[in-house]
Amino acid sequence: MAIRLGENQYGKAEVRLVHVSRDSARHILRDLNVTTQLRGDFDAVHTEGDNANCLATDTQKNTVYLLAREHRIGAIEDFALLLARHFVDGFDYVRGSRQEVEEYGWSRITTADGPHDHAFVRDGAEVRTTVVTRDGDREWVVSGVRDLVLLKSTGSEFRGFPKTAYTTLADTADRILATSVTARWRYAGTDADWDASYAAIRATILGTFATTHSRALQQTLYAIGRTVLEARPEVAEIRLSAPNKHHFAVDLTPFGVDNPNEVFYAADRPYGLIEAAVYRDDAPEAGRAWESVPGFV
Ligand SMILES: O=c1[nH]c(=O)c2[nH]c(=O)[nH]c2[nH]1
Repeated sequence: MAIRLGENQYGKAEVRLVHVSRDSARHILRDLNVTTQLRGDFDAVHTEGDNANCLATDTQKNTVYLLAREHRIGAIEDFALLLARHFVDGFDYVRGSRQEVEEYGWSRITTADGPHDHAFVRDGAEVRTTVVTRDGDREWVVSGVRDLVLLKSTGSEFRGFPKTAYTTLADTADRILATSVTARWRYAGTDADWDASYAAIRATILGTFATTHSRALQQTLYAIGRTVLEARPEVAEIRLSAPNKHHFAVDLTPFGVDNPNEVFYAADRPYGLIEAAVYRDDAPEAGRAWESVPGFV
């Protein structure tokens, strides 16, 4: 019987890093959560307990803080690429690397005197994400957003679906559409203007959600994917996952009161879960870009 070690990777998960740029009195804050992973010549660590090539996860954690100190932290994509290149180019037993970075947004507090230099308020629940994968000389960048909570109070219907023996849901021509978008998009290259691209894609997601008259969340999701690909040539493909956060109009007729779509019960569970990938025909192949990126079709 032959038993062998399969795919493996290791690193430090969720290194919390807050960086304050103090180049002027107007501080710039970046709040990150970094997960480093190394792939390479690590068989002996697993099979023999030989740690000669085992770059300690503690060292990887320190690397995150030292590269943050030595280099200006710009876009999370640049920081993830910096980390991947540091590990793969710096140690011959490291052949590949996966760097995942999440960014929590902070906005300057505005006082009566205007935007404050060094006081901030956390943005909404949404989190900006990136996963940089390096394999030998090849690199891929998959960025995204998660927990982007959206709601429209009209402009959404759901009707014409099969009415089976088990169907109770009625057709509706006017409902609340609410979701929490998680999107990941793969860039065609590794040198986009990351911050500008993120801002534009986020704005496109919001704009398309708002202006698409929705006949189903599936239709809205595809419209979001299509408009992002149409507007952003640097994006090769986008994958979307969106819970349908149901809002049910409360039946007030037992009280002799009507409810013209004003009073809703916001259900927690269960929720519909709608997922779709949207591709560009001429996109470069995905390679290992989506490896270890869970939760999508
Ligand atoms: O937008 C929707 N898509 C569905 O597939 C679905 N199914 C359901 O019960 N409600 C909805 N809404």
